[in-house]
Amino acid sequence: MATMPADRIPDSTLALLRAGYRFIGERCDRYGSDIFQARILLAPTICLRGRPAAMLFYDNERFQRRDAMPLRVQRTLTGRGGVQGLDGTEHSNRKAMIMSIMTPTAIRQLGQLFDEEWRARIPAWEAAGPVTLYDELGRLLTRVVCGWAGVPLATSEVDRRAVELHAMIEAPALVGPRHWRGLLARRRAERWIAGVIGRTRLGRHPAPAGSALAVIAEHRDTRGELLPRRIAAVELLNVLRPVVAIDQYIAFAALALHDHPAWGQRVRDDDAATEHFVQEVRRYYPFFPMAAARVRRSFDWQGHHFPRGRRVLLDLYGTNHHPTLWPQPELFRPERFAGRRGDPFDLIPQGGGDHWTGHRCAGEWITIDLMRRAVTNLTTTMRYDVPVQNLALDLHRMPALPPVGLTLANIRRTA
Ligand code: HEM
Repeated sequence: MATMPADRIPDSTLALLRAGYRFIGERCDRYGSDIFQARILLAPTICLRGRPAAMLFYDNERFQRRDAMPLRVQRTLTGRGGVQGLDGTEHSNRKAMIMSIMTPTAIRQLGQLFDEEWRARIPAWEAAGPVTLYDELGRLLTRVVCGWAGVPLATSEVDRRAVELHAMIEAPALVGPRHWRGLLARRRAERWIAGVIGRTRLGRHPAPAGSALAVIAEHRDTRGELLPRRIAAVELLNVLRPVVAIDQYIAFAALALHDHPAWGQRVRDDDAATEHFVQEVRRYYPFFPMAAARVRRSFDWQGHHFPRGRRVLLDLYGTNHHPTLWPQPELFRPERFAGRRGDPFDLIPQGGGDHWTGHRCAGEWITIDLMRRAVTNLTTTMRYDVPVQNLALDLHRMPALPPVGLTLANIRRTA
């Protein structure tokens, strides 16, 4: 049996929080190995990166998700009892529910709402002076996704709900008051959505057929029962929250347009170029650093032993920057996607493998569609300046957005 390289320090959790997105990749480079072990959160953990590792990680026979996600992530970002922590038939049943919402028609409707809202907001941005793209889009996407999902949202409520959804997204890697804000935000959001589910089931708030609210409120589990209201709320938030989180990718896309102005012209004229640009934004910029699972039953792989119950982390960011998959990975080069064949295990910012049978992100197509539309809106519907500001990405910080969320100034409509 091969010896697995190991971090020598008693616990690497602090090192992970300090190194952020580069934690696994730096150690893989140092050990000359895409697999190593470390103690994280006081427990032995196997860390992996690369395409073969992703193929292994998404093998449902070898890994399970039950008890894999750290509690601080469940209590803020994902909620407890949702699809992310399920296995086997329970997972298939719940995932089929969520995937049934992702029809081409529904995705197009969401995109059209997004375009309409974006265009409707431009006069307000023109009048407002400098705007922070991340905050503006947080509110815009909150309105859009609630309208699309069938969730009632008064205009006076938009700001509060957008702040709550952002707090849940930002909290997992934070400590102190900003983490507690995420805990509180999750409690409030679950109460809000559980109320909406309850009223829908009683017929007091009829949900449009096929909407996320209707599908989740009416869904029956493997025993033929409705989901408990809190679990249904967790699942509906699994749709609302990540749609709002696309604002981070859109802010990164705007940053990339600023840093690579020639691409502004190329994406204006060419749908294929827009597609390549969006894929490179998803590959290049940091979002979720890693995914977690536990070994279902012991096995050996590439001469290394994986004992039952061991937590395993797959480096999503590191795989998207792996030099054997992506020549010169630290360069932003959308043209690398020209003629590239899709592969479920190399570009994995939203997880790898299959959308239905595995844990790959249910909202990947929505994400790509809204990013494409955002890039088109940024380059065709308006002009703007990017005033001097700190635009540095901080890979030690999760999420790694530029500190002020990207300020745009002097926004004006194009003719
Ligand atoms: C903002 C961009 C997004 C990113 C970076 C992202 C990333 C991810 C990642 C890394 C996973 C976990 C993969 C794994 O556990 O192996 C995931 C799962 C998931 N995502 Fe996303 N996501 C995004 C947008 C969305 C959207 C728009 C939706 C829904 C509309 C969505 C719904 C989900 C769900 C339901 C899961 C759990 C799937 C399962 O466990 O089977 N995500 N996402």
